[in-house]
Amino acid sequence: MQSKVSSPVIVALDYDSADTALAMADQLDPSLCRVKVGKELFTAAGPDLVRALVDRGFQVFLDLKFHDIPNTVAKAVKAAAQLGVWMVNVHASGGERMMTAAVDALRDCGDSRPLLIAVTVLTSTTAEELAATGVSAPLEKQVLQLASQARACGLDGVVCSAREAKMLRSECGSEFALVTPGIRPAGTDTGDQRRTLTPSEALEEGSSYLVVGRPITAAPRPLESLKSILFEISG
Ligand SMILES: O=C(O)c1cc(=O)[nH]c(=O)n1[C@@H]1O[C@H](COP(=O)(O)O)[C@@H](O)[C@H]1O
Repeated sequence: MQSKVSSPVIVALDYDSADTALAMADQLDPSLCRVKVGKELFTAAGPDLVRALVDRGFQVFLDLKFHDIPNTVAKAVKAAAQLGVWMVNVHASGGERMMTAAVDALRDCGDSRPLLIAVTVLTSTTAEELAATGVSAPLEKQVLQLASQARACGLDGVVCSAREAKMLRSECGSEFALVTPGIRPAGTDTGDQRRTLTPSEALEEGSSYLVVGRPITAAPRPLESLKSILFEISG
């Protein structure tokens, strides 16, 4: 039975084995956060680990950022839905046909349909790095363009930086989910992230969900770090 979760925090379980991921999950509380399984953990531990987290009562965001031809992505999101995950994502840069195929693939899932969201521009990317890939639009415009396409295709929301949340909230409406990684409580290391905000700033800007990895998982007492983030945002 999955817990009811009012917390906006999604803890990124970026680990290289089921044992380490489950050891961290067992220190957390499914009524205080959701969890995210990304490429490293899924590649190492596979669908059984996702099922184990679901069985522990966690709502799971399966973050595999699918980006492929429409037929392949449609089948991949359908397979994700069959794992019982709460949320799954694709890359918006895969284009409209790919995103529409993903939406269509989930139509017959009924109540077990996961939320489907699209990654816009990764939070580790700077404006200069984006330009170097050949994208001529300014970074914010590119995020807005990709988010607008995702919304038009019927997706439930996007992954973006909290720095773009205010713009997207006003352009895409109150129901559109804005999932924001690159969250860094004041005084914590930014690491490879580039477009960051603190948890309370992110919510003030309009984020729906905060993806937090290392500030919780690398902390000496992860549950205390999670609680201190929840305390910060409740104030
Ligand atoms: O889709 C994601 O979750 C994601 C998108 C993005 O633009 N930036 C980003 O950091 N992420 C993920 O969010 C998590 C952030 O982890 P920390 O930087 O440790 O808080 C990682 O698991 C990333 O894979």
